[in-house]
Amino acid sequence: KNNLFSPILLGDMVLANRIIMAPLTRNRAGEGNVPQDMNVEYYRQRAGAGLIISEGSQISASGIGYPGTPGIHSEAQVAGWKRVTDAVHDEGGRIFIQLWHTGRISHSSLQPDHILPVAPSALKAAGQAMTYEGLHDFETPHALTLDELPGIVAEYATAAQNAKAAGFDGVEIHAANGYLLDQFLRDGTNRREDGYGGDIVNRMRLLVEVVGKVIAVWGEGRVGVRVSPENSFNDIKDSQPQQTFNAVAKKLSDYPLAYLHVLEGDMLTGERQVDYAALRNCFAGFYMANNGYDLERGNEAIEQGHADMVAYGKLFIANPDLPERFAKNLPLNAPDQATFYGGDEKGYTDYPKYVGA
Ligand SMILES: C=C(C(=O)O)c1ccccc1
Repeated sequence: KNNLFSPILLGDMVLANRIIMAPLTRNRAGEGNVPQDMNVEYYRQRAGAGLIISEGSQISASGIGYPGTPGIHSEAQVAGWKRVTDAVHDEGGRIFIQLWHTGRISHSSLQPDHILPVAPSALKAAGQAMTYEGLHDFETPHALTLDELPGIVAEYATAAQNAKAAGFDGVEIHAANGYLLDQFLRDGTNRREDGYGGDIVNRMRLLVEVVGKVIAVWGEGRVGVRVSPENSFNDIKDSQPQQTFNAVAKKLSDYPLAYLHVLEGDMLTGERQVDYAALRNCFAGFYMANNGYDLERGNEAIEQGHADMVAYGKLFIANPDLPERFAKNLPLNAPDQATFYGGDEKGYTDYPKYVGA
């Protein structure tokens, strides 16, 4: 029987364990949204993960949604990330980058030439955008025209190439948590009447095109996809999450993906109406479970065959040596919510590794 500590063969890559570092926005990139020294240190410290999935990294200047998030579209950003991947590889670790376009979850003040954020439809998100000057109400986004969609797909393909140049072991396509690709997938945000809206076959078209182009760059076993069927973060919902995401999982089974990464339940309300065992059975490849797992539940999920890997977010923020602590059932540092987003080394690289009792 496998458990969290069993190696797993991802394509042609062996992961030493199934304890995955989840993608975590920390808003601590340097000038030019370029990874800086403390980012290198932060990822080096956590190289004991079976796989690190980096924080969301915007695929283009217009894919940005928050201050201080790193990009993967400029030469300087590629060079900055190369220092991160070298550090993780020096420690024997493996790291994917999460390719991110925030769509309407952005603000013109963050955008090149102060253009409007883009989305499948001109529907404004409730709530407020985080900008350099503070919070602003979201704006009604520009509904992408049909002839603008190939450009979006090309941005993912170029970012995938850049990720290779930066030394990553693979990429995760961010199709979760109310960002651009999720805005197309879910019917609360996609009111298009062309081939990219209406039924789920149309609503998943953009994601499927992106998956095809990114796999064309990376090959099999190196591309993951992250979804969040019922997470309401960023003012998003679908009227039939089970049907919608079962269909997505079935379609993605046609592609040689490294894994399907699923944020289970609603991060904000704690709701969990979707049957994730049913969803998991719709996907032919490896299933990575996330959201609220601890050591025991993670081990159970793998031993019982619900998941092949488990991704941990907050626990990896506070415990750089999480796999070590899990293996020896050691006490865990508590994450400090106040220092999750923005700031400096405090609450970032200063969490201690376990020192023997
Ligand atoms: C990239 C994020 C996600 O996927 O939810 C994110 C962004 C900002 C704050 C928290 C999370």
